[in-house]
Formats: sequence, C-alpha cells, structure tokens
Amino acid sequence: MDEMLQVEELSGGYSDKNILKNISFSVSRGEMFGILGPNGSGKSTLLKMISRLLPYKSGQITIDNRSLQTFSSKDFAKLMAVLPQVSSEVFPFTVKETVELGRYAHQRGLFHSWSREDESVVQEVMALTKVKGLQGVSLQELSGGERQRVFLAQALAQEPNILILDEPTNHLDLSHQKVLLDQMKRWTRQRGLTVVTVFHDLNLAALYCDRLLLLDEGEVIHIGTPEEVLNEPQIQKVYKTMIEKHSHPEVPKPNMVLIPETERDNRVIDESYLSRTEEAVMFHSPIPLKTIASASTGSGLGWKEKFIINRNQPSTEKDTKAVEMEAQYDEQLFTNYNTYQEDGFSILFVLTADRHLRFFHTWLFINGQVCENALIEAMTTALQGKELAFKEKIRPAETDDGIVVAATQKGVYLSSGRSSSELGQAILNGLLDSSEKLFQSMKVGMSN
Ligand SMILES: Nc1ncnc2c1ncn2[C@@H]1O[C@H](COP(=O)(O)OP(=O)(O)OP(=O)(O)O)[C@@H](O)[C@H]1O
Repeated sequence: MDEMLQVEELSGGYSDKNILKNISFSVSRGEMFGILGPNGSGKSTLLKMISRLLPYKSGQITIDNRSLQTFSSKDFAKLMAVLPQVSSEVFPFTVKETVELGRYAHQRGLFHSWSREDESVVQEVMALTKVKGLQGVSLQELSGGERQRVFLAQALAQEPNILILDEPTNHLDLSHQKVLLDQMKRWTRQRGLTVVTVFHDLNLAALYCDRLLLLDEGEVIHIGTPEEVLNEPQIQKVYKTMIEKHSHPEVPKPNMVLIPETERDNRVIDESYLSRTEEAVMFHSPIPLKTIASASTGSGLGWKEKFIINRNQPSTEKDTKAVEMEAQYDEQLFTNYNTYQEDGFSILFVLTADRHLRFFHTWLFINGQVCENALIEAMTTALQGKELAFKEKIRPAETDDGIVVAATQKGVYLSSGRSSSELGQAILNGLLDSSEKLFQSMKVGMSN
C-alpha cells in the first residue's frame, strides 16, 4: 500500500497534561480517513500534532517517509492544508483576500508576484465552494456556513496533497455538506488527495470515509472500515448512549440511529387493540409498529399502525400507516388470537381464514425489539410454521394469504428470527398451536 501519512506511538498534550496515549496508524495516498470520538477524546489535539500546530512528546509522524520536522514551512504548506474548526473571530479581510492567502506557499520570487496560475486556482476553488458571489464581502459579514466554505476554499487554494479537516461540515446545511464531501471524495479518487477528517456525525463518516479511527480518552479503540468500527456495543460504550446500528437503505453502509428516551415508553400491545365484526378484523395499535408485510395494500417494510381484513370492498383511501388484506369470498371469517409469553418478550398471534382456507392471513405482533434482519427472518420462520400447520390440510389450488410480522421495538432485543433462535422457536410453536385452535373452531363452525 502506498502510505502517505504515518503516525507511530504518538503521545503528548498540553504542558504536563498528557492527552494522546501511544497513537499509531497510517493513511494511504488517496484515502479518506475519518477520526471519531466523543467530546474531549483528543481528536483536535491529534490533528494539531499532525499539522505541526502542537509539538508532541514522543513517537513520530512521517509524511512520504519523511519526518514532519524536516519540511520547511513553505514546503509543508504545499504538502498539507488544514481547515480548523471555524471560530467566530475573523479578520476584516474580504472573501477573495482570504482565499488568496492560501496561495502563499506557491508564490515565487522576492516580491511574491501574483501569477496567472494563482488567480486561476483562486477562481476555481471559489467556484467549487460556491463563494464566488461573495468575493468582495468582508468575512465578518458572513454566516458560519459561508465562512466555513471560505476557509475550505483557502485550504484548497494551497493545492495540498493532504487535507486535514476538523469537523468540516458542522456549519453547513445538508446540501452544502453533500457538495463538499462529494467533492472531497472525487478528489481522493481523481487527484490522489489524501483526506484526514474529524467527524461528529457517524453516518456521514460511514458514508464517505474508507476507514475510521475511533478515539476515546486519548487512546485508539478501533481502526477499520466503517462496518467494523461502527459496531453497536462498541459505539454505545464509547459514546455512553443508546444507539442502534442499521443498514443504510440505499448504499451498503452502516446507519447509526439514535433512539430518543421519550420514545421508549414500554407500552405492551395485546388483544385489547383487536376488534372483530362479521365483516372485518382490525388491529389498531396505539404505537407505530416496525412491520414487514405481504398484503394487498401496505406490503414491505415500514412503520404501521392499522391492520385490516375487510370482507367488503377494501377501503380506497390511501393510508400509509395501514396494512390491508382481502377476504373476497362470501364466507364467514374465522379468527383466532392467542398471546404467548416468552422470556422477556411476547407474541400475539391473530389468524384469520375462511372455512375453505382460500385465504389464511397470519398476523404476529411482537412485544420486543427486533432488528430489521430478524424481522425478515421471523417472516420466513412464520411461513415455515404455516406450512407445518397445513401439512395435513387440503387447500384449494388458488389461495391468497397475507402475512404481517410487526414489533413494538421496545423491551428485550431480539437479534435473530431464524427458526433455531428464541424468537423463531416461539413463532413456530405459537403458530402451530394457534392454527390448530383456528382449525378446531372452524370444525364447530364458530370463531372465538
Ligand atoms: N489548549 C489547551 N490547553 C489545555 N488543554 C486542552 C487544550 N485544548 C484541549 N485541551 C484538552 O485536551 C483534551 C482533548 O481535547 P480535544 O480538543 O483534542 O478533544 P476533541 O476530541 O477534539 O473534542 P471535541 O469533540 O469536543 O471537539 C480535552 O480534555 C481538552 O480539555
């Protein structure tokens, strides 16, 4: 691997206070490398040492196999540019003057004459960071986000090989965050730019960085790909908060989700939310349930509250919170519901069918936290369970079954729904038992 920056056994801090303890890592040319860690963990201190703003006590930092101290300040400025955390104190320079300062290291001769190249680079980086329209305005008159883009333009004007960023997006709105990070990423690919950047937003870090370093109390906790570093127990421990790891819906990256304390009321859902008439079966949950469904309306993954089987015309109004299943035969609806209490979680089964089993709708409501993968597994297990229950039953050639697996996402965490797991076993047993009860009730011609 083509190593650009190497940090070996680095320790140091401010006066006699040791902040960083024995930090080692290396960054390859063209890599986007993210540094994460809670407040005060030493991220900015590390960046300051890498960018020569702060001396260190022991260890060493090399760039292209050359020790940091051996570069002249002009050579160093051509090699590395730094975008520090934006402070509120700024000089009364205009935007263009500020960006021009980034060309200092490239100017030659005694009088530092301004070349055509200097001008064209300044124009290019101002266009890229979208500050061209502000070039005559004083920095003091800019918003935090506009200032941040001006300082980024200044850093880019240096045309560095390594760009050091301390929370580059903290003042930027969503669209500017994306523009900036997309651009950085493109330059790592196209120009071989190496980027070392501190992030507070774990998800932005996961989306854009090739590798991450997680710091805590001045020590390296983990270095690896976003998938490796952003593991749930590790992040919960370091940040001391409840956070869940999910998959990004569109790209193969982790997506860390904060759960507000207020959302964690421990309401239990039970059969009291189920209503039955001759014509319909309805479950109206008091809280949104994380749901996977196969139904005539509302299929797929999502948060749902209403679950409906209607013998009349299905409702035509579009309700994104509803899952609706059909019961188009002029037959009595048979329903059976049962709750099975397990160790720490429970499942309410609601099964509805017609006497000829032309449809057999299976609803499972779980009082527990079921991660997305486990929800999908639970649905597969429920389908297996249904097949077992139907083993000796003869069904018409055309059947129309719907299925729902929905969870409150409160209480015990269930990481798997496979048939061998605790949840899977509970689904298989509960489904067999409930189906048997439903079949019994059909024999005697009534529903409970
Ligand atoms: N100039 C300084 N003099 C003395 N101590 C400092 C100085 N700057 C930072 N520290 C201390 O060093 C420790 C690490 O600070 P640092 O700024 O590197 O953390 P950080 O991870 O960047 O935090 P944040 O996420 O809050 O920006 C903190 O305990 C801080 O109080």
